[in-house]
Amino acid sequence: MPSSPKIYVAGHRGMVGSAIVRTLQRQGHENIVTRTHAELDLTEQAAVRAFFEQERPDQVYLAAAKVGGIYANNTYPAEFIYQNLMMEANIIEAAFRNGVKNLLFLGSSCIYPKLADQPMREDALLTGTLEATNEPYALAKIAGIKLCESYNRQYHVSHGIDYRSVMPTNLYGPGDNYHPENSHVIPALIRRFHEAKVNRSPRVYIWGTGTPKREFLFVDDMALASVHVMALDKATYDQHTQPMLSHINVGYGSDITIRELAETIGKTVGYEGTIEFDSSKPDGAPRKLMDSARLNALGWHAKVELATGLASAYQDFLKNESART
Ligand SMILES: NC(=O)C1=CN([C@@H]2O[C@H](COP(=O)(O)OP(=O)(O)OC[C@H]3O[C@@H](n4cnc5c(N)ncnc54)[C@H](OP(=O)(O)O)[C@@H]3O)[C@@H](O)[C@H]2O)C=CC1
Ligand SMILES: C[C@H]1O[C@H](OP(=O)(O)OP(=O)(O)OC[C@H]2O[C@@H](n3cnc4c(=O)[nH]c(N)nc43)[C@H](O)[C@@H]2O)[C@@H](O)[C@@H](O)C1=O
Repeated sequence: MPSSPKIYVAGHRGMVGSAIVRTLQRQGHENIVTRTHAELDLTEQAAVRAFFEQERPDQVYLAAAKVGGIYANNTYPAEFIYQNLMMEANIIEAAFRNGVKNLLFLGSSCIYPKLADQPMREDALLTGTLEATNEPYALAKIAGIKLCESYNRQYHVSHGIDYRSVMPTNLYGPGDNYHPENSHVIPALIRRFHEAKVNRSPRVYIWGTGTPKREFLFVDDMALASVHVMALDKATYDQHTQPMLSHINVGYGSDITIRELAETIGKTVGYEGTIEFDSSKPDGAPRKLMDSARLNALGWHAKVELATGLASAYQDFLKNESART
């Protein structure tokens, strides 16, 4: 019986990384290696090389990144482009140097042009101007896709390299970042509505106009998609990602306006005040619905509906809030 593969999950304490670890464990994988940020700073090339030389994993899930919502991206562009470029370059290069044949890189839906046709297909990449609020982060993610593609093109035949990229839509769920400013919209609004309920505030302000639309995928569905794509044999995977397309979209399949989302989160939390919009804050991309037909054809579909996922996310917030206070 071959021993189970040694799997390195980079970013294992993050929302997606922790979901990938629990999904792998549920599927019987026990040989999972991790390092915290304090133990291994992935922007340090020598430290990353030493880690891979020591551990020599068989598979890598690259779920570590500098991540944040529209405000964080807009406020810290240098950190977003530099740290993400360094982490992905260090990990992908050290993985190759140490014989790792299978790696999964997590990109993002913001790699696509601001005004791409909706829903956005994988071949829309690099066909137009990016959304300004997260362009540095998006360029780092595009570089990550191209790193995987380039190592495959140069080293697949000689070294069996098969590095894949998944492009998640907006994600939410247990382990999310609830920072009031730097978070994404769902955790930000869960926290804001909860605090408004507790403090009996008469109104809650939502950023922007409420008119943009977003697609939201529960993080455990994203983890299942990641493990599913990693496990696909190469011929099947290549059949659905045309030769020059190495990345594959992972979406929920439908989107809603930020206004509808805010109303739904208000109900989930049990807030009874009024919702107002602060149009001094940016809207970002008007819409970014993913076309996930390729991944659907490969046998994965999202399962968790928004109302169910939001209830789970709120419970996670409450559990962590008691730990915070
Ligand atoms: N959340 C979302 O809506 C979306 C996320 N994605 C992508 O999914 C992936 C995971 O995102 P998510 O789980 O939400 O992000 P999180 O911020 O929850 O997790 C990121 C992880 O990376 C770690 N990390 C960051 N910098 C370093 C570093 N220099 N060295 C070592 N570890 C580091 C963090 O550790 P620590 O906190 O200790 O610094 C954290 O554990 C990312 O690639 C992200 O771009 C894509 C689309 C949407
Ligand atoms: C996920 C993906 O895409 C991210 O971009 P984004 O989708 O624009 O991220 P967001 O979740 O922060 O905003 C979604 C919408 O929601 C509105 N909005 C209202 N009120 C709040 C609010 O209180 N906080 C936030 N963050 N947004 C709010 C906000 O104005 C915007 O219209 C990248 O940052 C990047 O991280 C990436 O990879």
